[in-house]
Amino acid sequence: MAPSLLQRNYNKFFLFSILILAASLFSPSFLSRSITRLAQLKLHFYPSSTSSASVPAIQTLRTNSTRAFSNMAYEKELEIALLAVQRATLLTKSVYSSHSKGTLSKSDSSPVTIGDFGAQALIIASIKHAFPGDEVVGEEDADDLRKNEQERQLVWDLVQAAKLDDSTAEDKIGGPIKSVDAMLEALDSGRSNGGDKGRIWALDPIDGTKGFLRGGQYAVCLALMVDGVPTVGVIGCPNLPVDDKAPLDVSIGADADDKEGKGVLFSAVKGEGATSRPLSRGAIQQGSTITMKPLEDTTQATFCESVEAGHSSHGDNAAIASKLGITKPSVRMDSQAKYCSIARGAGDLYLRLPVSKSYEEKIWDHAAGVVLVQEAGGEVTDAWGKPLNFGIGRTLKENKGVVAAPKDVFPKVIEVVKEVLNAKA
Ligand SMILES: Nc1ncnc2c1ncn2[C@@H]1O[C@H](COP(=O)(O)O)[C@@H](O)[C@H]1OP(=O)(O)O
Ligand SMILES: [Mg+2]
Repeated sequence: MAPSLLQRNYNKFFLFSILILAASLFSPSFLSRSITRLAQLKLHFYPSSTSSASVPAIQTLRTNSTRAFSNMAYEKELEIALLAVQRATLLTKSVYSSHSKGTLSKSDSSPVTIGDFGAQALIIASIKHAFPGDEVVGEEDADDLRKNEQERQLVWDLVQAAKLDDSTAEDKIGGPIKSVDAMLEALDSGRSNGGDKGRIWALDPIDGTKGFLRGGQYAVCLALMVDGVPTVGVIGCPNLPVDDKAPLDVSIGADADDKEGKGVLFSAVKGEGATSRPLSRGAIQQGSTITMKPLEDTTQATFCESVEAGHSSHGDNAAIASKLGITKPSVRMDSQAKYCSIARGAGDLYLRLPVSKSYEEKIWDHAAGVVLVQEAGGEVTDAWGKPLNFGIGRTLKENKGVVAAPKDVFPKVIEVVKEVLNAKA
């Protein structure tokens, strides 16, 4: 009689375990990496072994895509990342509404600074609760807060107040942070140097600080990299319209105002597609699959770029657009909301041509956006068409600039980008 699916999976699981034990005799570090992999493999083989406590979450996360959610890889990582980002965006929204926005600076105790610290502490605490062995590359650390008592108190008040309405969801990310020391410890746990081995999260607690301060677009961005490859990405955009079909016009980057009724939570898992859902204050809402817009004719494209001319060369971006025959004005907005907007087909291209020869893009500014665009049917490389290398530290030091476009037109776009760069050389 043919072996059942369960028996075959048991055999694979058993054989894999023996091979790992044999290899570990030669390399002990191989053992710890393999145990993590084995646990993932077991979950994958035995989706029904998921604990009953997580069943309601699976139901709330089920998307309208055709893929069965119970077979999805990185299911728990996605759920934790969604909840963590959602809770942190509640904090950023509360800073936004309760503190005067003041100057466009990132000085001590400015709203964006305390928002950054609070969101990072909350997200790292969530990750460490669910995956204590994982590393995090975060933009901030606790050095300033340890020295500045007033600032520390401001952040602590925010962190305590930011709670999901749904207690089951809140419990999954560890509930409230227990003490000021635990908050500082969480903040300091974002000091990983990155690399191409194992599981490392890349976190930008408030991406687009200028957008946050001027009431434009900003985003809370979190990605899990596995062996240096962005694999799970979640981005909370409190100022984007919920409707994926809402037209993207040039006003999107300015005076968006952080009103209730707006806000989107984007997510993607490598090989599993990309999704958007409204940001909420409680459990994760049902998502819808998002895809990039088919674009046969690049002359019809809408392209996105940074608001800040110091972050991306507006001149080079315009030259590329003109060579592609694009006539629509660029849509400028801060943060990884640009990746989100093209991933859901509201825009088409994201051009980020380097301004400075020495600037190294940070991995937390791109990891989540890259997996989102890839899973929505796009391609992302640097401005020379080189794959982005997330596995060599905290920055993309081997790359210059970023270009993202739907797969079909990507070769044409990158050819034009290179023409513009070569003409300057
Ligand atoms: N010279 C630069 N070139 C490209 N990106 C930059 C540069 N300086 C800062 N950034 C980063 O650009 C990101 C925002 O991009 P955008 O303007 O497209 O929203 C920020 O995270 C910011 O990092 P930082 O937070 O360290 O200043
Ligand atoms: Mg950033």
